[in-house]
Amino acid sequence: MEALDYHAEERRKAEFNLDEMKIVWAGSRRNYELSDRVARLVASDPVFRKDNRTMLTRKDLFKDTLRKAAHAWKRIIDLRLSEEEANMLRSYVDQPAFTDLHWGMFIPAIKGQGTSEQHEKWLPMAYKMQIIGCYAQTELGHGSNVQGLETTATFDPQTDEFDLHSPTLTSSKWWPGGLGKVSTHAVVYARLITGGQDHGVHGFIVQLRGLDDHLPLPGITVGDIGMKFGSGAYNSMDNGLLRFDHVRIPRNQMLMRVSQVTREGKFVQSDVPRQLVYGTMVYVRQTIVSDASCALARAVCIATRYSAVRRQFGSQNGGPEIQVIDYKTQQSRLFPLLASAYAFRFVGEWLKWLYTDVTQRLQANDFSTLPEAHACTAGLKSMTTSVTADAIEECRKLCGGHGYLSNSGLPELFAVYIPTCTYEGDNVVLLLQVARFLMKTVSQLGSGKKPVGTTAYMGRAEHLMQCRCEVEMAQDWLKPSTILEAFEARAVRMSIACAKSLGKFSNPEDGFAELSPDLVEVAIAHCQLIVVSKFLEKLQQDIPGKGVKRQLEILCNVYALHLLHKHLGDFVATGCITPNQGALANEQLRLLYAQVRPNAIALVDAFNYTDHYLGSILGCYDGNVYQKLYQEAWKDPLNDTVVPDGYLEYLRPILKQHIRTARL
Ligand SMILES: CC/C=C\C/C=C\C/C=C\CCCC(=O)SCCNC(=O)CCNC(=O)[C@H](O)C(C)(C)COP(=O)(O)OP(=O)(O)OC[C@H]1O[C@@H](n2cnc3c(N)ncnc32)[C@H](O)[C@@H]1OP(=O)(O)O
Ligand SMILES: Cc1cc2nc3c(=O)[nH]c(=O)nc-3n(C[C@H](O)[C@H](O)[C@H](O)COP(=O)(O)OP(=O)(O)OC[C@H]3O[C@@H](n4cnc5c(N)ncnc54)[C@H](O)[C@@H]3O)c2cc1C
Repeated sequence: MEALDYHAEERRKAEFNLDEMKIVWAGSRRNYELSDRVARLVASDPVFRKDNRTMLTRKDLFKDTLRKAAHAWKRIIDLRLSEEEANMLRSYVDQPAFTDLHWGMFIPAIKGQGTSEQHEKWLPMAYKMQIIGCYAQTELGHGSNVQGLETTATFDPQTDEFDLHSPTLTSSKWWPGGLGKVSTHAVVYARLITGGQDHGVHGFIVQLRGLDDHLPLPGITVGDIGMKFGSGAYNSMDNGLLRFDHVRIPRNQMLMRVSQVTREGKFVQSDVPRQLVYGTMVYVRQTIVSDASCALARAVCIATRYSAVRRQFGSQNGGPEIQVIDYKTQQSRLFPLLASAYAFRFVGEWLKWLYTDVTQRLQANDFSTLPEAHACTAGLKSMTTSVTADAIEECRKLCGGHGYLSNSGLPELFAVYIPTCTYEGDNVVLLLQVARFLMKTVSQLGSGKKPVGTTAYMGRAEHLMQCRCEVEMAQDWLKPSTILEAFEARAVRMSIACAKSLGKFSNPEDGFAELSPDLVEVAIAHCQLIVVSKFLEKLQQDIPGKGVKRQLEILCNVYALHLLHKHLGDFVATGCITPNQGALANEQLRLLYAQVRPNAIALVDAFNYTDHYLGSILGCYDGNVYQKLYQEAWKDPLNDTVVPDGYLEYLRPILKQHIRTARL
């Protein structure tokens, strides 16, 4: 019997080759095949079931996480999965766990900041998971201000050891994932003190728990920090607290690629920039951008599929009502998010390239592109996570009442996703880093130093400051050069206006603080330009498959023009475009939505998400939403009994009070 597919008609409408689009989304045919295979492997394994997750108590959820992590590790070993496949498997298991920090931060921190001897000693044990590590940087009193950390690592030349100590309550490590209950080791960030001199924050490998009994080592106090936002969600993670009471570690456990402490206690700063101590954060911020496209695509897939099934109003002569996806308001809220998912995917690909490039340069002691890599990872991490967090909530609203049900998948996705706006750098703090970079670039414009990379457009400031947009008709907005110039002109004009305002302050730091809300907007304008330009660059590539490139062009235009419409004030106020040209952009946008409409379901099918990974009744592939919702309702524990627990104690006395009243 043929499987029921409520989206069959929608799928027939698609105007492009879906299989080729799946490959574009995955990045290559190889990636597609690997990811498809691993996703199915996870989906078909009962241990990775997650539909009951939000019902579990914290303890049961945590134990379930340990079980899944152990099973995942067994599968990785048994099937001899590569590192790439193992990462995919963990991400499809879709349950935050200590392993994210072990593989995602502990190992990269040792790789990036350790010496080759330290690599040889620690990495083999970490790769075999004979030790499990976390990244212990943030403290109760300081997260954003890394230089404000208080934990100390004081060198003792008598014993050739560091003494790790938490001198105050606020110096307690607070938040590190995997620390609370699991990690045997941590990369701990502490102030290095030698001969009474403070050399700032450095990384140290510290053992926390016994490898035989898992008990905290002497001098170490460690535990979980407590429940977090939402049910299920990030509560599978043991974010922890940690205090040191004069804990001793050998000197060779300081990560010594950036600076060294000699046997005599001499501090040696190598010619590597001190910012490399922050290198792990740059790496993770880059991965967070790719992850943003996955989370956004997931929410959009659910909302799009459901919007095609859901009907409200407009029945004619007893015929079917209108699919809510056909309402123009629904399209204007949903399709820019669909376009953003693709846009973030491509900028994530590019950022991965940039990161690989900077890493290779660093290995060859070329540090020239580090500021650019820092600005791009910080800015794009901030912009993509903020948009995605808001978009998940918008997708919930797009699904009406059913979006609020836990089994829509959206509440948990939201709860698990929103901390990305805070961790790995608060989004506002990171945008201010981008703004600093931009202001520095503007200040050097007259010096003959040519801006390169993502700020190359600033080298054309003279032209961009006075150019006039030539759009006369709505369709003129489809020209890539017109779109690009409008975004470049807006970004450069906002940057230069801010730089001029900063120049009016006698103390630049006072000016920076006073103008910080404007500087954040400048940084956002610059980041949006990067995303638009990388999408346009993607379209320059040879993209095979009937209609695939055409769909991507439509999505690119939707992405750019919806931003232009949303930030029209910036574009008009800086004189890049006239209000009439803004109205023409909006007119074009409406036409583009009509072109997305027949392809919407296929465009989300291209993400190739399994029903297991989506974890949503509203977003399931076959669209059989109502029957599944109805069946699922009966599985709720409240429906285990017809009369609820508590009836006799609490309900019946109220319901029977009229009898007592009548007797009085
Ligand atoms: C594959 C698996 C992936 C992921 C792992 C799994 C799961 C993820 C889940 C949770 C993980 C969460 C982990 C964490 O949250 S770890 C903690 C993260 N903490 C932060 O991000 C703190 C944010 N704060 C900072 O980064 C810094 O304090 C700062 C805001 C950047 C300010 O630093 P400071 O030293 O005071 O610097 P400035 O004086 O402002 O700048 C000096 C100079 O340095 C440049 N700079 C700053 N940062 C960097 C960097 N990272 N790289 C390169 N250069 C940097 C800065 O631009 C400035 O340059 P100048 O040229 O102007 O001097
Ligand atoms: C789920 C989760 C997991 C985490 N995992 C880890 C981990 O594994 N390891 C680890 O070390 N840490 C971890 N963290 C900590 C995380 O990195 C920090 O919470 C984050 O860097 C933000 O720092 P903060 O908490 O000090 O925020 P704060 O800096 O206190 O932010 C509070 C407010 O102040 C504003 N603000 C702060 N500074 C400025 C400024 N200069 N200008 C303008 N506004 C400012 C911010 O925008 C924000 O609105 C995790 C956090 C969470 C939520």
